[in-house]
Amino acid sequence: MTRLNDIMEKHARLLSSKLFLKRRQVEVVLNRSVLAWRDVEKSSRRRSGISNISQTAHSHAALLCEIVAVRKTEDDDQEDTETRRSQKKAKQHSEQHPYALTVSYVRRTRQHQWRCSDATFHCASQGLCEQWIQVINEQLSLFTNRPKSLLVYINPYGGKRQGKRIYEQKVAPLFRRACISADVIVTERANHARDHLKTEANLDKYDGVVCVGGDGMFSEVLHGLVTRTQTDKGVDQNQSEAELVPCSLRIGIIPAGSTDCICFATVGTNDPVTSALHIIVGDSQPMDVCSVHHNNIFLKYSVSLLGYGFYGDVLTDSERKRWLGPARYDLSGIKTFLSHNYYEGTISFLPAEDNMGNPRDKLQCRSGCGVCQHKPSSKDTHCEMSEEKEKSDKDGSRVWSQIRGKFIAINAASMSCACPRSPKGLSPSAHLADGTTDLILVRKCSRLDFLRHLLRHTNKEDQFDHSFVEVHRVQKFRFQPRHHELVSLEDLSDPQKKTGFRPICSTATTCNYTSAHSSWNCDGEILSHAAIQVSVRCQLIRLFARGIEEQQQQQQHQCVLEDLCAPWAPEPDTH
Ligand SMILES: Nc1ncnc2c1ncn2[C@@H]1O[C@H](COP(=O)(O)OP(=O)(O)OP(=O)(O)O)[C@@H](O)[C@H]1O
Repeated sequence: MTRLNDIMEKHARLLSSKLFLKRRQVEVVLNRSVLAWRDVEKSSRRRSGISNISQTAHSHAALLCEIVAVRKTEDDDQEDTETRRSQKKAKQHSEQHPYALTVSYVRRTRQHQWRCSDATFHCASQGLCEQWIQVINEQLSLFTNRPKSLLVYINPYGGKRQGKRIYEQKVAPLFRRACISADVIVTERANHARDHLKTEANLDKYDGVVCVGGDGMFSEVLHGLVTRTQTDKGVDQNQSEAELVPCSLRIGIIPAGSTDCICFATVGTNDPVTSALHIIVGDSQPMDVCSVHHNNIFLKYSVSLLGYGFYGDVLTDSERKRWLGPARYDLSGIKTFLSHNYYEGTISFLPAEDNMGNPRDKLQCRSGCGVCQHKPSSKDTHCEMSEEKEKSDKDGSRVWSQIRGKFIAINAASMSCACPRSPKGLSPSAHLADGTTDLILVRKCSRLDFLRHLLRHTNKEDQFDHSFVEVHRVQKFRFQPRHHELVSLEDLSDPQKKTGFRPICSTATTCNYTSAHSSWNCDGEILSHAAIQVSVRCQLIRLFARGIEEQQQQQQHQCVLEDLCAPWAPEPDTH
């Protein structure tokens, strides 16, 4: 009964009028979930039934939650693309229907991209026009998840140095249209945004923080915001077992870097307009964050990839070639592959609960993901429970496992790490917000085998289906390199200063000189220690995103269709 009431309530017409759109008369209907309009002429011919398509040439619908704004249309706002003859007609028409309102709404285009479309409705009565604007605005004001005030950091040097232009030309006009106020800070140095967030920013003023840049810029905002939240709540980040407090502000990413993986993984495309629209409609995507410690020293947070061995070496080498631009990653990748180094060490991990799926179950994390929505039980959420307790836990799935060996790569993927180059990513079934990370161990193998493994990231074959690869879904892990660490980060980056460790190579003749240690690549930054402890902090942050929409057209059409049926249906009999 309640559900029926809910449906009736949702579908009850709030307003319905005959208005004009591009000089054609349209019937416009608003209910609590959809604004729909269709040509009066065509619809009267097919009164017998509803077309089974949500957006035919003559009927359109916009979900209310995806309406960006509604405004009174000013004269100079009106489209002026017509010929002289039709301009004359248009003039006559606008004299008869001088009042107009413009509704801006989200329209889906290809490949998860969103655009902002306008529909301008004309009418003869000022009162009617104002009534439409008022009622739509009243409905929009019910969406309390929409941000009103944002703090924006722009990295002017990220990617192709287009951050400022992208923000000013593509994003700011949309924010203005949606009446979002934004305080903009163009960063003057690396870590400017992080430091400002940590100490200075008056966060009470804002509903969210936006970064315009690449993954490095996102990492700055992540560190600034998480650290600030812990400081405000008196949590010591150095305590690896401390329970971290989730951040209340959401983070928006306007992609403007050379690597925008976090944006791609959470929105499905790297497009500034799409990201701006996700911010405007107030989307919310929870996200896990891994905290990385060396003993009881906090090192970094990671949301995407922690990679030791291959990916650590690629990053270390590419940092020396920054002058090459994005091409450095390819060059360093080839060089590291040819070096074919491997590293010895011990990895210990605490497996995830059985009900958290597994990295090879082919379940992909998509918008509204069931695995991530599964509210972790108290057992799951206590990612911070003491080590002793975990060890003594009788439940088999909660016992720490240990693997000692020689590894070409040790990767922890907290998300699929899909990007345009590797559409399925390092771990295609990793989830954004399930409180786990996928630990991928690539043991010493031949160069050819490793190449076969790497190539599988770009095709449909299972990259885990090799005897030398194993993958575990874990809540925590630790890594201890075989030799004690004797070198600092500075030493590692300077080959002259390297310690007397001999390289460990499969074939001594083809190995480059290397230390017994690799470095950890932590979301694109090098960590200063090889021995680390990692804990996944379930849903510590939220982004202005909704995850990748699956078969987006279908999903949206289905959704719109359900609601479309209601506006055109006759008003329910009140008796
Ligand atoms: N004003 C600035 N001057 C110099 N560096 C900055 C500035 N603002 C931010 N940074 C730093 O620039 C680095 C790279 O930025 P970002 O991620 O936006 O671009 P990117 O081109 O994707 O990066 P990368 O070069 O790592 O691929 C970040 O680590 C950030 O700390």
